[in-house]
Amino acid sequence: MTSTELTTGATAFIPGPASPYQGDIARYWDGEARPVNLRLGDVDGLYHHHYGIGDIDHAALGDTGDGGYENRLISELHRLESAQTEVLLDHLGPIGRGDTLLDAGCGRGGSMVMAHQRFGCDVEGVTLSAKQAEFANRRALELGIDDHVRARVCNMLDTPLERGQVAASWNNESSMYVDLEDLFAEHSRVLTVGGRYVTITGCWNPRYGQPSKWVSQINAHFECNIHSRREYFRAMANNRLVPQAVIDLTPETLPYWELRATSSLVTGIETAFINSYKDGSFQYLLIAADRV
Ligand SMILES: C[S@@+](CC[C@H](N)C(=O)[O-])C[C@H]1O[C@@H](n2cnc3c(N)ncnc32)[C@H](O)[C@@H]1O
Ligand SMILES: CC(C)=CCC/C(C)=C/COP(=O)(O)OP(=O)(O)O
Ligand SMILES: [Mg+2]
Repeated sequence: MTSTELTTGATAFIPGPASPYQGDIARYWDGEARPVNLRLGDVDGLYHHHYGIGDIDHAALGDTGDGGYENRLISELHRLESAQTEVLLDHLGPIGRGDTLLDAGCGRGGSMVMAHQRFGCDVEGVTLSAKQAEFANRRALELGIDDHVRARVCNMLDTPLERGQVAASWNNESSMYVDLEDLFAEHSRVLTVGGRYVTITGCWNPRYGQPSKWVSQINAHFECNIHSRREYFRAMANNRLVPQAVIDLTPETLPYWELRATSSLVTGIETAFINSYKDGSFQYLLIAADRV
């Protein structure tokens, strides 16, 4: 535990990171302000830290030659990122207005807002980054949904949620920062029996053999630890999570990356994603599992 002196003079105890690694990740996301994320979020106020899926709308994109092309390209990338969230939400099962959902590793909260807008339910998000939680809570306040959508700074492996409290939970590109046995034990604890867990993730392909140089490059770029596809199913099986749907989204995410590689907002990691998806060493996967 670390203590923080509040401006009121009261001393509040807030949990510190559970490990030095988590401290690194908190700092990473506190300092993140890449235009590829902020400019896309500015399109409609939904801020994502995940990638896109679906076909490019070439009619909407129009000609490269005219002055508005770059803005249309940004809108198109953003549309594909929001389409990714819609597919994740499609797999949560029937959710009522009275239900609570957990977004584990919620980032700036784009998926939480979309979940509330679709289901009318409460959404609890956790992130290691105080800056991200503040950002997500400010957006919820601006949208007038702060009584339903809340982000907290906490470790997704040890949340303050009660056993069986949530109808559904997810990791949207956030499971590569944690041990999967520990992660699924916590989801299994907070999910109601019969509830649904969904992840969209990048994983290395056991058929390739070991993580390729591209996968290693992605790990180094984001300070994360991409797991193998095999590890997901093993850890789920060990934690009462039974896969109900497995979708290989790799072919659907490639157009996003190929379009992004042509944009002025490139970050340098595009080649690693494109090459690893193409050589089969890396896969973009959705897994939906029942908590039994
Ligand atoms: C790539 S971002 C994804 C954000 C969000 N899911 C989205 O789709 O926009 C990864 C997120 O995982 C969070 N994260 C990583 N390790 C975590 C942990 N142990 N506990 C809580 N959040 C964690 C980071 O703080 C960050 O918000
Ligand atoms: C699929 C894998 C392996 C994802 C790793 C986690 C990650 C960093 C996701 C995107 O975040 P971002 O939106 O902040 O990244 P970028 O700045 O590249 O858009
Ligand atoms: Mg991004």
